[in-house]
Amino acid sequence: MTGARRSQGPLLSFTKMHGLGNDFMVVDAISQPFRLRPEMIRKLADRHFGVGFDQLLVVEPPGLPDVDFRYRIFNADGSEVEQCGNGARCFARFVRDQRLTNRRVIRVQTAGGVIELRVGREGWVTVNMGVPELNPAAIPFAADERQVVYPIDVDGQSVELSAVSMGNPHGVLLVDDVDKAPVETLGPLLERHPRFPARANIGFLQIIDRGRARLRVFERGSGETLACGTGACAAVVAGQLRGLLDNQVRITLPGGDLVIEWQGEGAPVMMEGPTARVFDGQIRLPAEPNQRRRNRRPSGRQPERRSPGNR
Ligand SMILES: N[C@H](CCC[C@H](N)C(=O)O)C(=O)O
Repeated sequence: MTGARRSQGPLLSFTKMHGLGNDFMVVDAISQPFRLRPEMIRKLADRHFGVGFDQLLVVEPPGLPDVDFRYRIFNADGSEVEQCGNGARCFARFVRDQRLTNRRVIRVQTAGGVIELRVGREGWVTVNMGVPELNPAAIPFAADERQVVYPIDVDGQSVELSAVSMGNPHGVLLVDDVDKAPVETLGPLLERHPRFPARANIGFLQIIDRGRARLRVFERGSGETLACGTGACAAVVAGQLRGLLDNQVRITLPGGDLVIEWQGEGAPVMMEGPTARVFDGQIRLPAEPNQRRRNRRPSGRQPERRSPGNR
């Protein structure tokens, strides 16, 4: 490995992006396959010692017919997750900017299912986020039967929340004022509540009128973020099921606005919002243990580099 100390791994190129301040490290693993373990993802996510991000987004070749890419999502804590709404928009912009596709309608395979992205003007992207899942067992959320609102005991009190999956699990609580919502206290307690066996993203929803709402989200695996796309979708579903919101809603998050549309049960949730590229960068990964051994050999074969998926 020319130029690198023997104990060092490959240089990894990435692009830093965000959707309303929900920020991402986006990596093309098609042209640079690599392997990342959870502890390395956590180091890269660190805002002082690493790149710093809410989620790592990995672009891989499609694993299914009739889709254009596979898109993998890792939270800052290294956990792999099923879906990321803001990330999906940034993904669509990235693959076009990198000339990995020239399509404006892109079908993408995620761990939570196949989604369709439509690239508009000035970096705006519309995403068909799929049909929300409301059956508790599939969310997953522990409950005897499906309800619009579930009482749940947390921190010595009983609160009412809705449970929705957008491919990833969400709990949604109504609050009078998001600025005074107990995000720091109830967010982490509900994220890890035993009734959410896969943990959950927790949304605090303030209804303004039938077409507008404010939302803060304590995200599973990343803490409170400036915006959460799947959280905005889950909040509109919860608000409609409670009879408080119309089909099209402007959701205002700390990082900005998303437009969410849902025509009701059985229909997909549509999300529209902006994307932004911040900078391109490179970071040198530490050598894999077995790579260190190969590096020590005078004429070692270049180590095989594979994306995180090929564990
Ligand atoms: N923290 C989420 C993944 C990222 C979702 C969020 N960034 C979005 O825009 O949907 C989870 O563990 O399910």
